Amino acid sequence: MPKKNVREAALDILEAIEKHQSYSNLLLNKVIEKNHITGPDVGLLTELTYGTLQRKLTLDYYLKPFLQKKVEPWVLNLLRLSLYQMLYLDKIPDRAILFESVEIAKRRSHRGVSGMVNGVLRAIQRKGVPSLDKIKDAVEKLSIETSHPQWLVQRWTDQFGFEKTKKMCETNLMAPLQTARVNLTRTTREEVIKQLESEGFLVQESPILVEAIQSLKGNLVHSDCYQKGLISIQDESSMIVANVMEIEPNQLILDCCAAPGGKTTHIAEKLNGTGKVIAHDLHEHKVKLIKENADRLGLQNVETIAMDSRKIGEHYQSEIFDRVLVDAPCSGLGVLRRKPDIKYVKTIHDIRALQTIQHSILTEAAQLVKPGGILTYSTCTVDKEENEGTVQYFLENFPDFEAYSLHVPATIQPFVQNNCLQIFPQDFGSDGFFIACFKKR
Ligand SMILES: C[S@@+](CC[C@H](N)C(=O)[O-])C[C@H]1O[C@@H](n2cnc3c(N)ncnc32)[C@H](O)[C@@H]1O
Repeated sequence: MPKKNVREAALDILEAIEKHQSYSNLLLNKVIEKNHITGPDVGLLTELTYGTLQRKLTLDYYLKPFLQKKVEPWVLNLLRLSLYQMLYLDKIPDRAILFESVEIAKRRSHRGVSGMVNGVLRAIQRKGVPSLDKIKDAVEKLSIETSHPQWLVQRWTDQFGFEKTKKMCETNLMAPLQTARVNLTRTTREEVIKQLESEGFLVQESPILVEAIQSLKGNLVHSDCYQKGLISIQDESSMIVANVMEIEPNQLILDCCAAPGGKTTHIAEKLNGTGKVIAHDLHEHKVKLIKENADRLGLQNVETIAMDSRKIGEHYQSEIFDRVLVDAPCSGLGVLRRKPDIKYVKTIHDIRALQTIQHSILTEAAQLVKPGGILTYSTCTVDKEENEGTVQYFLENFPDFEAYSLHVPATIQPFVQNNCLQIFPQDFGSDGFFIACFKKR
């Protein structure tokens, strides 16, 4: 296979995402490897793919008046990709964008298509894109402006109010900072920062958590510190989970939905070589990732088992775990900056189906918690039904549990309400996330 240039590779990824072949983050890594894309081109490919995907609905609104008839999906993606560069990237001159786009169209099809691509882009250059001010309905306008489906903007507006929704939608368009967790069983944060800086990375302490660092320059996966197991790539919101579980030495802990092991390994680090964390996930290939991460970090107190946690009660004696974590499968609406494709595919039906799974896993997990033990429920979504709704279901159906106060760092405390922590992406720049704890009486 000949190597593809960055724009053509971006087009391939956009097409594959539309055909639901895989998630954007996984596809991007595959294409980078397959086409041996390196250096600044990795950044450009990421920007083109994520940018075009993030702004899809806005770009379609802008393109609509210039398209006389329906075009093939790859042509539409090529036009979106070109328009994204024209509108949002100021370093690439329009003539270069037009030339490249027409060349791609020629390589992929006949003259008619390349002529049409050329014509549409030149017409946009001449006339400019249509104004969004024509849209009078505030929810519809926000939907187009920030490229979130209207049903979702309406749902968030009903649940959290328009202003919060607007901030969330706007934040979702910004690239997130990469953050990492320091493996405190092996080093200190100061030491890791020194080492990373000597490797040429630019990093700083997280203002939220003592074990977290933020990368301002460079992908930390490529650092020696990562290879040596001194850090794990993890979002700061996700790191709050192990912090609220009140982990103490020698505890036996169950992680019901654990792959790829971000929280399992954090829990194991907090156990500091004592006790044990047993990590479950559905399939063998996912469970393998947990093991690989634990091995890289040098953690011996992790056991992994592939199993459906909706049947986990059959596998253990009741009431044997000090702590149980259900980091549930969810709609993922808190991580749209990292996985923009989610916003176009998730539906209200998915939310309902996920809620049923969340209830089933919690029901099984509840039996396994020791009296006095803590059950933690978390999701990376922003949705009241999946979050507070599931908490309410649990408390109503399991009277042997009570809501348990979350002990979080002072900076996060103002975001705890009714013993639940809902973080919005705009709060700290970290992922949208939800956490609640229940204590068995
Ligand atoms: C939010 S992710 C977990 C992330 C993980 N806790 C971490 O911090 O790296 C949810 C996980 O639940 C798993 N899952 C979905 N349904 C499940 C089930 N019925 N039993 C066990 N795991 C399940 C998915 O495979 C997915 O890996």
